Amino acid sequence: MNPADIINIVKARNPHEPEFVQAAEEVILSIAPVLEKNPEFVRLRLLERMLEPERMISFRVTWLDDKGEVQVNRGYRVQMNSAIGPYKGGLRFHPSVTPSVLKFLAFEQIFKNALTGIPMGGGKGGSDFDPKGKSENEIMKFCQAFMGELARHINHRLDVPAGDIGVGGREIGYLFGAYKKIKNEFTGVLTGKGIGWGGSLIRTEATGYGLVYFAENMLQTKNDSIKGKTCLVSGSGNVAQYAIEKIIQLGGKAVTASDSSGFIYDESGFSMEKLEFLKDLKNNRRGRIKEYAERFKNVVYKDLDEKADHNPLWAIKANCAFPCATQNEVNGKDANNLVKNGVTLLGEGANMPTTIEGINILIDNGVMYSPGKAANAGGVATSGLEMTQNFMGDHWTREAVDAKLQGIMKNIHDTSLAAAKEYGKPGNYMVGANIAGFLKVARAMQAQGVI
Ligand SMILES: NC(=O)C1=CN([C@@H]2O[C@H](COP(=O)(O)OP(=O)(O)OC[C@H]3O[C@@H](n4cnc5c(N)ncnc54)[C@H](OP(=O)(O)O)[C@@H]3O)[C@@H](O)[C@H]2O)C=CC1
Ligand SMILES: O=C(O)CCC(=O)C(=O)O
Repeated sequence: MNPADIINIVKARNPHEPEFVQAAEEVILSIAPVLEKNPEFVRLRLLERMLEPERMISFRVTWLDDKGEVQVNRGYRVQMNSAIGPYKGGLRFHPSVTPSVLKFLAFEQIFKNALTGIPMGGGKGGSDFDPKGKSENEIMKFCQAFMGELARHINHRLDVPAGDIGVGGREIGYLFGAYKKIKNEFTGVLTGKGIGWGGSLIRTEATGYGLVYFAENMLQTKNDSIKGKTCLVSGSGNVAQYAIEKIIQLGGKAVTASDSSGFIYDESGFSMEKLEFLKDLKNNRRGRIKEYAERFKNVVYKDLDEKADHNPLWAIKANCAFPCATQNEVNGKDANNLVKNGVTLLGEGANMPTTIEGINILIDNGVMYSPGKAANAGGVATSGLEMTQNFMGDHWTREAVDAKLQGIMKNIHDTSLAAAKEYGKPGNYMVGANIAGFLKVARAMQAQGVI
């Protein structure tokens, strides 16, 4: 079967799932040469099998708000593929969560986790619950109700969730507490736990740090580095904050950040002091990014215009771009603006932030482009290190975990580059990452029979 036929089957089987179809299409087109070289993979229908979740759990989450009123949300866990290890991947709490969004994320997670070199399968979950504007008590109540059902379907050897959009250290704490109470056991069933109760040092920083380590590896292939580079960053949550921190530490200048209301442009760049303000604003006070422009001089703030055909954040002059907010935040027009304004590297901190049209424009114009499944894999990789520490009953130092993270990011970089070269697309990190991830999972599925 040729790639176009497989894409048509995916579209027909998942008619209302545009995000999932988009993620599938990118992988199917990338791995076409692997299928040509390995007819056995085609006969075993490995790709089609990877495109169907092994199990998808959908459940009702009922909870009482502060007014004593009953609230009803939807909860999900997509257990996508367990060929190389227990299902692993975050939980997203956001009103935009649908089966399509979680299936795309779980599908991406299969290949990302394979690239880390740590034995982890792919999974993802979440809810359409909106944490914005909820009280501390309501967040806790929701997490407890969500885990009330999820606990039946996970354990530390089967499926290990973590955070994603709307799920940070606070939510992991409430989810972990609820699981412990329901199951009467203390195990590493979640990652991103607090230091002192099973968490790993550097997990909080890992996705953002790993992203910038990956970019540094890309630049090194051109005898260049982040030092002195002006960088555009979107988002202001976990990934964005630590990407900005690592850019500053490596001598670059991060000039933007955003949230779902708008973005700030600080031409003089983030300092550590300004970053601390952002962290406090977003992690403790849970305020809007606009406050950054009110607090510091010479900062431009722009409201997000949902009807606009492009995002002006990506039209600012810079060298590097790191989308770290959400899916499809860089479209074709944005990609053209990035090229026009001198950007030569785009590293995806978010999952699938660039549309297929955007990716093609970047690659055709010689921009070094790294897909999320490679560039943002540092988060899940460090979750894997947290799982290892939990199994060993050990706790590694900050330096030890950071050194492992840097090693893993270099390895993903080199493996992706080598696969791209072997399959005739030198320098194409998207093709390389998809092929390297696919091959690892495909070989495991082949060895395990038709199940
Ligand atoms: N956390 C992790 O370890 C990993 C995360 N990722 C990916 O990174 C991205 C960011 O995750 P993370 O930083 O953890 O999440 P957070 O919830 O910490 O932050 C998300 C940020 O993105 C903004 N955002 C979310 N949805 C939208 C939207 N529809 N439009 C505009 N802005 C939006 C949020 O703004 P607002 O505050 O207004 O909602 C916030 O600034 C996601 O794509 C996630 O899947 C990838 C690998 C690992
Ligand atoms: O650490 C994890 O397990 C989750 C990370 C994640 O959700 C992601 O890589 O997108």
